[in-house]
Amino acid sequence: MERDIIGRIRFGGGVKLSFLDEFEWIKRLTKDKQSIAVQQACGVQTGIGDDAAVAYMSSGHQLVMTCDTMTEEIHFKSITMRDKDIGYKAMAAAVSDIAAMGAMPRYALVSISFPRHADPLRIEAIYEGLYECANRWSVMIVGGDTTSSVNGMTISVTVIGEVQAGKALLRSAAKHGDIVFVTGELGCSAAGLDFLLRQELPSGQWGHSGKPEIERLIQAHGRPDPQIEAGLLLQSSGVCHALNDVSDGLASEAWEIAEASGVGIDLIEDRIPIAEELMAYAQEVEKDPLDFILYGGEDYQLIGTMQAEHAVDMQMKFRAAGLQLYIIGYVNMESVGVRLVQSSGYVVPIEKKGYNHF
Ligand SMILES: Nc1ncnc2c1ncn2[C@@H]1O[C@H](COP(=O)(O)OP(=O)(O)O)[C@@H](O)[C@H]1O
Ligand SMILES: Cc1ncc(C[n+]2csc(CCOP(=O)(O)OP(=O)(O)O)c2C)c(N)n1
Ligand SMILES: [Mg+2]
Ligand SMILES: [Mg+2]
Ligand SMILES: [Mg+2]
Repeated sequence: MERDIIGRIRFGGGVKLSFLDEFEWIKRLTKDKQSIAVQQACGVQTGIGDDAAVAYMSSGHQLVMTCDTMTEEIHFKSITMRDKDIGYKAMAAAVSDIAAMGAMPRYALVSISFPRHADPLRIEAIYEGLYECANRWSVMIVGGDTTSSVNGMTISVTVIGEVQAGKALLRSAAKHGDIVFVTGELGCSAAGLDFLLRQELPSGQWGHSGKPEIERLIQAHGRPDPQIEAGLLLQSSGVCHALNDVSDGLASEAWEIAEASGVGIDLIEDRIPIAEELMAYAQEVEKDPLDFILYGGEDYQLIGTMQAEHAVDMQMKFRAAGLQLYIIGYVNMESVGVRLVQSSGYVVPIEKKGYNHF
């Protein structure tokens, strides 16, 4: 029996509407999306189709494992994200945690739950995005799980990566005298979301601003770039100490490093990069751009610390690789916490807050 994408069964001269079952769904979403030859070249012995996947890891390496979930209404709404971007971002967010360890992502498992009568075109589009991101980084999707839900969609992506044994970059490794860096501009994703949520569009419609600056903010929200190359460069340099990715906002991630490492962190207001489009948008909605940067989240840039004497050399290496590295502060001898050295010269504490689910 062959069904088309919206579950129509063609027979005789007629068409009957019927929904795909669990196994038909798995096949439709994953079959031939990554060829056997490519999977084998990437170390997969047995991928989708058995009780579990079997794959090779490089010798002398450690496993690096993470899992991230995206839930409808919490991480996305039909007015904030296109279906394809939901899949792309679910993979990107999970892969970003591997980048934040200075590791190489290799394999992924994808669990998805959706209502029985969900629009099949939506689910297909989500998978298109998932595979687009996975293929971009040669991550092989080797399994997952598919279930129904009462309402709303949930996508959970587990990523398994590898790093040379003993070389993972931990949150707890910041040292006094280090500088603090970020790998890109922050706050744009939160500003894009802010714009989309203000549109009050009917459900299912997706916001277009017509303005290229706003489109860049929306793009930052829907299509974050996991900083894998930056993470690997930092790891191989041997001079990077702590590393973390920015999912909950700069303040929250800096606090995580400070607490895990038992250090103080000072961020210098004038050194924090602010994208022009963020500055313009913040002005338009009469908000401080720093609020988006510190407390917005979902940037998926990296924040870390490294030995001060190697910072300029690393900046040159980053530039040569087409990447960015902004030095935005330093690790101090004060008590555990995060402070802001304001443009005025005043030093004020930065609250330990950011996106928190509960
Ligand atoms: N339900 C859970 N069971 C076990 N470990 C969890 C659970 N939720 C989160 N963790 C772990 O707690 C830590 C912090 O999670 P989280 O804040 O989500 O990290 P990140 O922001 O990097 O994704 C991670 O090590 C994560 O693997
Ligand atoms: C509709 C909607 N409302 C609010 C947000 C903002 N938001 C949701 S989750 C989140 C933080 C990142 O997600 P999380 O599950 O905490 O990822 P993790 O920290 O585990 O990587 C943010 C900023 C959003 N993306 N979409
Ligand atoms: Mg997480
Ligand atoms: Mg993280
Ligand atoms: Mg979080």
